[in-house]
Amino acid sequence: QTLSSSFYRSSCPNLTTIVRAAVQQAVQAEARIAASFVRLHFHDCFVNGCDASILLDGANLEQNAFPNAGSARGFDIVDSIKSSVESSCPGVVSCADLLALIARDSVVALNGPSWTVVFGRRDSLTASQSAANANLPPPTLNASALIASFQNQGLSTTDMVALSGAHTIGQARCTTFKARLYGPFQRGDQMDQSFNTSLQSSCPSSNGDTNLSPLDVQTPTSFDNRYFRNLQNRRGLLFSDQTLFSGNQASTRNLVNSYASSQSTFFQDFGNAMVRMGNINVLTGSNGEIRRNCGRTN
Ligand code: HEM
Ligand SMILES: [Ca+2]
Ligand SMILES: [Ca+2]
Repeated sequence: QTLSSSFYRSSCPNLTTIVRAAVQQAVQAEARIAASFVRLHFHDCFVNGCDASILLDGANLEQNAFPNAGSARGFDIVDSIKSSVESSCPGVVSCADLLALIARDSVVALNGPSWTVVFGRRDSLTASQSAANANLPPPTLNASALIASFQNQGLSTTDMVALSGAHTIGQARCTTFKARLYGPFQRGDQMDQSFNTSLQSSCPSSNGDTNLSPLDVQTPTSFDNRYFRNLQNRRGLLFSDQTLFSGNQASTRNLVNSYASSQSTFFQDFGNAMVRMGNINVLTGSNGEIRRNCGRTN
């Protein structure tokens, strides 16, 4: 069964209006929440498909997997958007579909591209911490390892580089890039010296592991192509960002250059890649369930 943009047209005609307004309100209160929402959809889809597994509360589940613990955020607001949707159309809209729609509206709210979201995903009955640890790519991967990680999910190199452009918004903790600042490794010609110096002051060597830095040093609350221009200037924050330009793959470097010179190409490819990511291993038909509360199974 395939997903469809008209899936809720008669069963929940107000869905898109409710969600758009709620996302706009949340982003107005805190621009970063848009980034956090986009990342939730990614971290859902890469772990046993887009089935809202990341939303299930529980100490040993995905929320506490290494890449999510102390990092993934926005759960309370997703729950509250879900409850608004439930009051309008009870028992109809899945949490997995909601995440896909919230992600799109988040990008739009920070002036990024729009795309058509397709619906019909259903929600999982389980969540797997070990699968999250195994499948979510760490920021230490080089370009060829990133290509392999996305290929495992059926996504191309183009999808991978375009989707990495989500790092045009949002923040990262010191702990995710500190090794690049002080170690003899991964430094040298892969990081601009003045960028390195300024990161050392916000991310000291002996403390501050939870201090935040913008993933896009230029425009962290605007969804644009500045992220790719930063990479050309050796101002990528994570090793996994900078390796797309400076690493061992000409294919990723060529894509970075193309997106750096054309925001419209980036926007087009990003939207297409988000749709493909949103199709990973979806549950449809009578598989899974429509959760009433995104934090627990029915
Ligand atoms: C290519 C492999 C990727 C790696 C290695 C990676 C890694 C990371 C890391 C380490 C952080 C910082 C987390 C923290 O310190 O709390 C982060 C943040 C973020 N990631 Fe990625 N990421 C990747 C791909 C993606 C993709 C595909 C998307 C979405 C399409 C995405 C969206 C985001 C966003 C928006 C943030 C900021 C979240 C916030 O401010 O709350 N990332 N990523
Ligand atoms: Ca999932
Ligand atoms: Ca930006």
